[in-house]
Amino acid sequence: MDPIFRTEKLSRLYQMGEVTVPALVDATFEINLGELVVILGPSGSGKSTLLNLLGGLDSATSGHCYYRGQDLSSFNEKALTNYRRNAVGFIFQFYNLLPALTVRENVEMGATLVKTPLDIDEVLEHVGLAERASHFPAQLSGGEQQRVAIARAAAKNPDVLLCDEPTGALDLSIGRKVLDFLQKFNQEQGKTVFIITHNGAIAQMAHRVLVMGSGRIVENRINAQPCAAEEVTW
Ligand SMILES: Nc1ncnc2c1ncn2[C@@H]1O[C@H](COP(=O)(O)OP(=O)(O)OP(=O)(O)O)[C@@H](O)[C@H]1O
Repeated sequence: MDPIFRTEKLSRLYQMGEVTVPALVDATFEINLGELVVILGPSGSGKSTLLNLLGGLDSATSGHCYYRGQDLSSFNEKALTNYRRNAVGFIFQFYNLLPALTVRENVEMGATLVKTPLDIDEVLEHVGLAERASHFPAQLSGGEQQRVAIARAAAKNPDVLLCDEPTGALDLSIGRKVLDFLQKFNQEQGKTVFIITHNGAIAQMAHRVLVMGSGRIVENRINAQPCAAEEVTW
């Protein structure tokens, strides 16, 4: 299988006055097309920094990140905007929904940016929000808002979905529904999905698990038999 991402000593240092914070140090790995990757690690270990670099939201201070063989650090602003718009979808910890737009309009926001979006009604159906399409974010629970954010990212039909703590605030049953949607998006549409989590149990459903510690990848393991999202327990 071809790697969709290949990194070489990818590093991101933050200069805070006199102090240098090594948020990501020498990360070297390959991710194959269609993998579901879970990124584990304690708070401050560099997980979001890595996701932001993969998504072209931030740039490395040294090293390389190749997407389908192209070095993201060689992209100009226009190419990066194009990459962020078409190739990747983000799901952030805080849902970033627009409060004045309905559920449907929030999801449409993602889809209107691209040439080959998924059908909005089908996506809303998939995340169990078809009945709530005309409601506003403030009328929804945290879990429902999270599913709107997921629908918005998925509706763009990106090759890569980058999810930062998608189940963080959710209870087991809603969390599993979210994971099930992400697993289906991965398996049925062949998309590459990254999930950052503090919850080690979620690693059971991954093809690959990256474990981070102090800005480094301390473990990169393949899971021979990923389980179904509905079997994940916490
Ligand atoms: N913009 C920034 N300026 C300075 N330091 C930063 C910045 N962003 C992140 N860091 C630092 O880089 C390190 C890694 O942060 P990062 O957010 O990637 O960790 P994380 O593993 O995602 O943490 P969490 O699980 O708490 O979200 C931390 O020490 C953090 O304080």
